Amino acid sequence: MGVLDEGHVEVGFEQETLAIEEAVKVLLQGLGEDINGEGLSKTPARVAKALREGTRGYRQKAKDIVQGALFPEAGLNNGIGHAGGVGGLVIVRDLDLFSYCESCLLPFQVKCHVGYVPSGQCVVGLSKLSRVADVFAKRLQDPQRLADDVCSALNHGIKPAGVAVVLQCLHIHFPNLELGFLDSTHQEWVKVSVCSGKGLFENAKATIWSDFLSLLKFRGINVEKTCTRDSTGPCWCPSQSSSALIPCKIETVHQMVTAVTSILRSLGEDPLRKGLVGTPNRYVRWLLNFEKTNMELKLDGDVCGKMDPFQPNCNEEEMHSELNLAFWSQCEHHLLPFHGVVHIGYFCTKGTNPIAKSILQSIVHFYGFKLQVQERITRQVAETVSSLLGGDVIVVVEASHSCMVSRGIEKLGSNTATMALLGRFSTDDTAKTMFLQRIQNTPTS
Ligand SMILES: Nc1nc2c(ncn2[C@@H]2O[C@H](COP(=O)(O)OP(=O)(O)OP(=O)(O)O)[C@@H](O)[C@H]2O)c(=O)[nH]1
Ligand SMILES: [Zn+2]
Repeated sequence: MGVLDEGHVEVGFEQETLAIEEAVKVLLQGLGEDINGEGLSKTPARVAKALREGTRGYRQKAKDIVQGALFPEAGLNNGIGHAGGVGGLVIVRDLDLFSYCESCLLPFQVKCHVGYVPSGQCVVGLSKLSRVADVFAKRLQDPQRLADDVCSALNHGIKPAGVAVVLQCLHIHFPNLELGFLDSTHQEWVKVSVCSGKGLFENAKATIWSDFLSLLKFRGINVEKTCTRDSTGPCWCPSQSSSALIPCKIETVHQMVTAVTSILRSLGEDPLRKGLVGTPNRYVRWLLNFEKTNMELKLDGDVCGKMDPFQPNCNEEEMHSELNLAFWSQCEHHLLPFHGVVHIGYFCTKGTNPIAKSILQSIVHFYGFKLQVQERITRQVAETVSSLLGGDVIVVVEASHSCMVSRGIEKLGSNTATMALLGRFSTDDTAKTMFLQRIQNTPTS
């Protein structure tokens, strides 16, 4: 599908959406979930709606957007460098977009900066630069191809003396599950910057690129000029590097991979195109991290034996805490990740000693890697720690929800905190305040 061969033929929107819902049911069953269960009955419909919204760009045509918004504007004279007509650089910076990674089907964030040099004595409506960028962001994308698509479409639509696009992309970091633990020092995002240029910007060494990058610097945006990524180079998506085997019944995996392939087709994509080969497998591998495991919380070995032997026995007045324990989870409403940190505080009864950090991380890990809601994780972690220590536990969870950032309300930077108070923490404000103060005074990892 070329950029100018824009938009897919809209074939039976409803029937395609229903097909996606059926495929999502197969995925939920593959995870061992009851699709008629309380929190999940509407999930297939929500996920289908979210995917259709997230790939609406296939049903839109960039040229329709630009055509109606080219305004005649005389330049100072016919030389390059005078605003209006044949004139100076116009750039729109810090456009927040969200796209879907074609490699793993997870949403990624985009800071988009678009610039062009008007020609033909006319300028384009500023908002249309963002609208055109959104048409191509709302597809299954790779950063470089997204930059090239937007650049080509604007070049074709506006017929400027030159057009340039710079994208700064952020992809969720994948936990290193192969090592069987969450590195709590993990960095939150995989970052990549790409650019694309046409006309005066075709040559990456053209001085007009320096003008563009200087205007970005005014906003604290520092981008390397030569940031065109070679499509044969390593893929930016972290799912490409995790080769962990999928620990699941092979026929279940096959059914799930087939279901994801049918979702790609229902979205109007070609599962056999280069960027999508392997995507169903990668997406199923990601999903199986959240398989419903009914096993009782398996704490490696006898917890008491794992209490932290290097710490003296507790005295009842001393509060212990483990802060910024990393967690990932998957929202059961949208099958989209939410991730962040868990803070745990507790008093241990006389004669016991504090729990080792690795045990607390295992507890967080166990409840995180499920289809969840944040309030439930918070409660489950608190109840489990309380069962080990006899009662006085406080848990605070802070997380960013992809379903609130990259779709629906699209509130970039929004973050949710939940708190569970057991025993003394639910009656003694001083203890609770002391713990919250400790979090406040501890920099996140
Ligand atoms: N309380 C809670 N809500 C969550 C969590 N994760 C997702 N949600 C919410 O689940 C709700 C699902 O609402 P619905 O109206 O059924 O689905 P929707 O139309 O996709 O909702 P919007 O996100 O508002 O577009 C949304 O309001 C989400 O924000 C969570 O961990 N805790
Ligand atoms: Zn990805």
